[in-house]
Formats: sequence, C-alpha cells, structure tokens
Amino acid sequence: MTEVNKLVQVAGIIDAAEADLCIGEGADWLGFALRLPSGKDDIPEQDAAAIIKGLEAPHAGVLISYLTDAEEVSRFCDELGVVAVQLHGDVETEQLRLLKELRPELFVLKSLVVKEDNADELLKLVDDTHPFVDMYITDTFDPKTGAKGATGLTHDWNVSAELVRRSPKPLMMAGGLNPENVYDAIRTVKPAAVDAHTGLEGPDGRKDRAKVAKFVAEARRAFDEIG
Ligand SMILES: O=C(O)c1ccccc1N[C@@H]1O[C@H](COP(=O)(O)O)[C@@H](O)[C@H]1O
Repeated sequence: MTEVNKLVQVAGIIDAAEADLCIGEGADWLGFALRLPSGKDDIPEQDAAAIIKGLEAPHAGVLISYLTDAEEVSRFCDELGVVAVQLHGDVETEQLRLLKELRPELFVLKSLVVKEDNADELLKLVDDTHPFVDMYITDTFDPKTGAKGATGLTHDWNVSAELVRRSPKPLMMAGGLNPENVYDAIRTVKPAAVDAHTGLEGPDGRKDRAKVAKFVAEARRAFDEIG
C-alpha cells in the first residue's frame, strides 16, 4: 500500500475508463461509493469489484460507505477486495473497535463532517475513536439538503487545521476540493492526504482529464512544499 502520506485520492469512480483516467493522471487511491442510502449507486458492485481487483499496488480501491455495522462492513470489503474503507455514517465507537478486531489489516478512514459550529464535537469524536481509526477524512455538511458527502462544498479550513493538529492519526482533507483550491488547502491545513469527487467532474458528470491532472499536480506541488 502507498505510504499514507502525501496521498491523492479521487472519489466517485463510475466505470473502468474513469478509473484508468485517474490512475493515468497520477491518483493514488480510487474511492467507490456503494450501497448509498439513496439506493442509486453510480456503479454496479460487481463492476467496482472488477476494477478494484485489477489495481496494482501502490494503487488501491477504497470503499466509501454509510454502513455502520462492523461485520457487514467487513463482509462487503471482502466481496470487493478493498484494502481500505471510508465510513461516512454515524458509526458507534464500539463498532469501530470491533471492525479493527475483526480486520486489523483493513485501513479504516472515519469521516469528520464539518458543520457551522461542531468543531468541539469533532475533536471529542477523535479523542474517543482514534485507537480504532487509521486516518480521518473531513467532509462538508450541506445544511440545505442535509447531505454529508460529495457536496462539492468547502468548509472552514481552520477547523480542518485544528483537527490535523489535535488528531493522533493522520487526516485526509476532503470537501469541495478542486484543481484551483487544493494547493492553498494543503498549505493551510497540512493534511496527510487529499480527496475530491465533484470538483473533478466535467459538465457531463464524468471525471475531466485536465481537472484530474491539474488536481494531482497541484496537490503534489503543495505536498512537496510543506515537506
Ligand atoms: O463520492 C461519493 O459519491 C460520496 C457519497 C457519499 C458520501 C461521501 C462521498 N464521497 C466523499 O465526499 C468527499 C467530498 O466530495 P466533494 O469533493 O466535495 O464532491 C469526497 O472526497 C469523497 O470522499
């Protein structure tokens, strides 16, 4: 697995062509959002599994999920062949503990959904869960829709920076990142990794090659500068 530092992830992969495009332009990890509460996944599970199984290290597939039950998460990760899972639901700490016990080798990312004034709540979540989490991922709450992922919205980067300073585990920064803001985001927040979904899409809803290429290049430039 890629060293989980200076890592660039692209989320919301919808088919093999898009996966090839992202890997070709230098992304490290690919995120697949599956079993979404809406019931409208962008890619069939068997297609995601086939892409994930074809990825060669250091590239890896990541399950993006709202599942909250450790055994269900573990089974689904097995079916897909992922080495990492990103948990966006309200997972109880006990389920995170159980997941680590069941699957110590599985790389677990837990989302921290930044709202207007929930920084203290997120810091407490980090305090409670960090022994069972490998990396945190920020995301942005959209108060208009109640959405907690892939909103395309940025949040207060001061909160992200505070989370990076206070968390004993590394942090992947996400939420409204795009080729134009990722350089400043990394220099301001100093995360270990970055991730983007909607900011890399063209008007057709597919990943835009030029946007992915610039996102990766700008992220690498900023990571090199922060050392
Ligand atoms: O990618 C998705 O479809 C998704 C669905 C449900 C929860 C999270 C999801 N993706 C994560 O959201 C962040 C931020 O997205 P955006 O860049 O603001 O559009 C993205 O990095 C994914 O990890």
